[in-house]
Amino acid sequence: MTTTKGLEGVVAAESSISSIIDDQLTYVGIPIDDLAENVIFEEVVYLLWHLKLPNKSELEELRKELVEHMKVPEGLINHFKSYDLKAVHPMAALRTAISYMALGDPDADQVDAEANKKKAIRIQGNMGAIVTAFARLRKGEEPVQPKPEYTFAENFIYMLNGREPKDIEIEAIDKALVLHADHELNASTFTARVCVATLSDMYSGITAAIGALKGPLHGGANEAVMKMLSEIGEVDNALPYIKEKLANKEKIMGMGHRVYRNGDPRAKYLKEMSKQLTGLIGEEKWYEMSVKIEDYIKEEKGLPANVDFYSASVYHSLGIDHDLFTPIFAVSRTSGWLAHILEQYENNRLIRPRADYVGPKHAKFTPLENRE
Ligand SMILES: CC(=O)SCCNC(=O)CCNC(=O)[C@H](O)C(C)(C)COP(=O)(O)OP(=O)(O)OC[C@H]1O[C@@H](n2cnc3c(N)ncnc32)[C@H](O)[C@@H]1OP(=O)(O)O
Ligand SMILES: O=C([O-])CC(=O)C(=O)O
Repeated sequence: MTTTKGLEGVVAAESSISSIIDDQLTYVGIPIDDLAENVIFEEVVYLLWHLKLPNKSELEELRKELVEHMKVPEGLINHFKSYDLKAVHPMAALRTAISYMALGDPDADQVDAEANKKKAIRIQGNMGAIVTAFARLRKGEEPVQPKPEYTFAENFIYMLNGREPKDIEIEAIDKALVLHADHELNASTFTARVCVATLSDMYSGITAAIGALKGPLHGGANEAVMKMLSEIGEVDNALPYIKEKLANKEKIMGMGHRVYRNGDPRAKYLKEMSKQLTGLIGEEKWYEMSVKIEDYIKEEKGLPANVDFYSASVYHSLGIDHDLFTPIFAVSRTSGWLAHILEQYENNRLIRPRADYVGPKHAKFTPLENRE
């Protein structure tokens, strides 16, 4: 047996959903550049779930179905209200909420294709509604109901802020949702697949995936990037701060990637948006210090900025609370998790690797009364 720490380079599944080949990301073979420039989030959701782009009527049907499920049951709202929400991280709330939603879904434990399709739409719609409802409830505001004519991105912004979304917000959020939707066997997607490969249900798979995304080495990095930028405060402080972190052997959040060595193809879109949006709010310093950090880490460590790096200053510029950055990632990535869960069910085998045991061998048993 060979041990590969962190499963680096190990191919653990066949998949037709997305791939990273020669530093190019594709969803169902379509380059991310074509998608980032031309489609809305619902088109990507359809693509990942059906392995083809929707025509106009298929897109409209999916859009409507998702809006119908952008709702949170009263019971969950009351459950949220029973906590001191200011002390709860929204990713913890989201993890609980998805598990809670299973309790009210009569199809929760059905794994046939028809039930799974219904659940996928329900879960994807719920995710947007839960994040926005939580964000409002903790400010003492009531959740906002979706508008039937809006797209998913428009409704997300509307339900978060309780006002009409601006064009620039729609463009930024829609693009961010498209860019974060899927990424081959990343840690949270793998978690979802491991979970449902036991033939557990879809809600369990998504709940497990939310837990994996929450960590700062994965989706939690976008919030950690903004924390770092806030600590740096001014552009001139950026390099002394980073040099000290590196001297202490600390990681720089938003930098480095397990698969991309030459650059994350999604980062350039977020970088461009960061430049534009920080300029619009007159806080160019977040963009400028990010560029300094990116250039320095590239030069010193050969590490590229990943998708989380510039998304931090993008979301900050849109006025979004910093602890909602990772939940937004989760809302988008749910589409990919669901696609992978469906694919896992289609051709399932239990995922169960081995461990290289390095503990003591032939250890002597000591009865309880003789133990120190
Ligand atoms: C959506 C996403 O999940 S994108 C990733 C989001 N995560 C982050 O941004 C957190 C910061 N980045 C990291 O921790 C890593 O680069 C990861 C987790 C993304 C990838 O990690 P791995 O491929 O396992 O690389 P690993 O952590 O083993 O690092 C390899 C070497 O590069 C260094 N390194 C990797 N990333 C960084 C970083 N961000 N800052 C400083 N050094 C780093 C490590 O210290 C290590 O150096 P060493 O060999 O001298 O000990
Ligand atoms: O693929 C990974 O390891 C992390 C990542 O970029 C993602 O999940 O989008």
